[in-house]
Amino acid sequence: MNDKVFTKPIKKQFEFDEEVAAVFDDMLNRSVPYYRESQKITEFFSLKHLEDGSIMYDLGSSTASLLINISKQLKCKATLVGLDNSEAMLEQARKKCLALGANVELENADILEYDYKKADVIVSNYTLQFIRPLVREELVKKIADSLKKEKVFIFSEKVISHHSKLNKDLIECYYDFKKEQGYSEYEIMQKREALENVLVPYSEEENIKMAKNCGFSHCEVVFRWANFATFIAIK
Ligand SMILES: C[S@@+](CC[C@H](N)C(=O)[O-])C[C@H]1O[C@@H](n2cnc3c(N)ncnc32)[C@H](O)[C@@H]1O
Ligand SMILES: O=C(O)C(=O)C[C@]1(C(=O)O)C=C[C@@H](O)C=C1
Repeated sequence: MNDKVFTKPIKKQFEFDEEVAAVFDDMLNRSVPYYRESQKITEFFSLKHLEDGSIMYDLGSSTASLLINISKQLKCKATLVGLDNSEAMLEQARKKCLALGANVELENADILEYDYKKADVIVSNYTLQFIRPLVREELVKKIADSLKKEKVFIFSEKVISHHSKLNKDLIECYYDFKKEQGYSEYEIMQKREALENVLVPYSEEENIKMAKNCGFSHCEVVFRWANFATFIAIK
């Protein structure tokens, strides 16, 4: 279904509710530059770290697109677990897994409270930015603690620049991308307002610093387009 969520006046903050969940795949494809490419990089590095008995978690798995793609390429017996606290998203995810015969476990859980088992891969694409800054570092620490040594945390985020002119230009560049994807100025401005104080992006450097503070020995960007980046943190 096509994303028309912000074509009408919106009075509430952005939420992962039924209306958003129903159009989410289209929303991501048209709102995240090179979404499929960043997903492919995530799939590549995840598969490299999975073996028989491995556990992989996707935090904020939404409609389970990533885990479904991985399940189709998996050559070993690993457990793929998608965590999300939006029942509407989980409903979409379950329907897709069933239709595509994908072996993915889905759990309604708060990623901040979840009791993680020792994992080989943890992914969180475009989800950390929705976690309150006050507890974001605590979550990344929990993620690092849950990974085996030398294993990976792959995450993608919208990023900001602390150079104010560059930051303004990055946002303009991104809005041009959204216009090319068929979103109107009105939809773009409405979504911008709805995301205010809900999506709180860090800079590339802040994300890397956070990962290192939380116990990762190495963290770098493996893909970036203007204000969107994919990071790999190695324990
Ligand atoms: C932007 S979406 C993630 C997109 C998805 N990873 C992808 O690449 O297609 C963020 C997701 O995180 C979920 N989420 C946000 N906060 C959460 C929390 N505290 N616990 C669990 N899920 C959460 C939302 O319900 C939403 O489905
Ligand atoms: O549309 C925007 O302005 C975005 O920031 C895109 C973005 C994201 O980065 O997570 C915001 C909310 C939706 O979850 C999908 C994509």
